[in-house]
Amino acid sequence: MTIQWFPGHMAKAKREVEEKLKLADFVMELVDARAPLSAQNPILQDVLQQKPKMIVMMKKDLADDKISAEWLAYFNDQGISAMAINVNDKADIKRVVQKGKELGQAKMDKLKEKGVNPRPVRAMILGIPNVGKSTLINRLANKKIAQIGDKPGVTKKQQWIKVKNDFELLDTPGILWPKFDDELVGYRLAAIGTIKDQLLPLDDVVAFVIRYMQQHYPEQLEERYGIEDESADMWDIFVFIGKQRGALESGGNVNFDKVADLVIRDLRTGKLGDITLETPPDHA
Ligand SMILES: Nc1nc2c(ncn2[C@@H]2O[C@H](COP(=O)(O)OP(=O)(O)OP(=O)(O)O)[C@@H](O)[C@H]2O)c(=O)[nH]1
Repeated sequence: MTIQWFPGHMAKAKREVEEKLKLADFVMELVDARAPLSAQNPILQDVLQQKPKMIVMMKKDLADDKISAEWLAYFNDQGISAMAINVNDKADIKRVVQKGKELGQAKMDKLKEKGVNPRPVRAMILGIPNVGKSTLINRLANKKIAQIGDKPGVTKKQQWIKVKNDFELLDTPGILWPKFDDELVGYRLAAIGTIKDQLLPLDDVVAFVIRYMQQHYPEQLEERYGIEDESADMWDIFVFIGKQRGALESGGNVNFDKVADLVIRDLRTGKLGDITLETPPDHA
């Protein structure tokens, strides 16, 4: 099965990103720490190369610390500055500000050489749906930024949000539509809640998660659901979880949809433990 994304959406997103990018000195590309590579959009990477970039791996509190460290090394090895953050941790927000200022400094030095008066460094936040763009903007601005709805026919003036005296952010983040020809990428993005639940059958997504956990996180599968047999059949696992958690139909049969719902909720709220669904290509 090949999952096609909507080319119209992607072309529009690309144009918007290209336009906004002209205004910024550097880009903060947000990815989800639980699937960092799947959360990048390959068609936009060439556009992004025009500016200095930092990768911010969001939701590190839900991801596997050991694998997050491997991902950071993977990006750093390619000369890309990267950090993993929990948006609710103030120290992490400080690190983002610090790194942003460092990245913008080169640009400021150049302006200074040309005799231009220094101005704040300007950054643009980019990322796939639900990755945490608005939340990070609000944390960086240290206040709730009002959402200004787009009105057709009214040209919206770009607003800059002050982060610190010498650092500003574009108020509207760029949305990167993920692209996935690879069905595994689709399953990962569906599992972490990036793409709409209607797009892929939820029981298939959950089967993917359980299979991945059987291989990488068998202890957590046992701890949450009491599944001890690492090679148990998927059907049996659904039935086992359904009976154990009371996900039943009126006749007493297991309701597979309910099982899928509860497993996905457990994953997204961290009840299955800290889980990363993708390892770097050079992972041992
Ligand atoms: N646990 C955890 N949750 C986070 C983190 N960052 C963001 N979230 C949550 O992720 C969800 C989505 O965050 P948003 O800021 O709305 O994401 P967005 O990228 O602006 O989403 P779109 O508007 O759909 O593009 C919210 O429930 C946030 O609370 C994080 O570091 N850790």
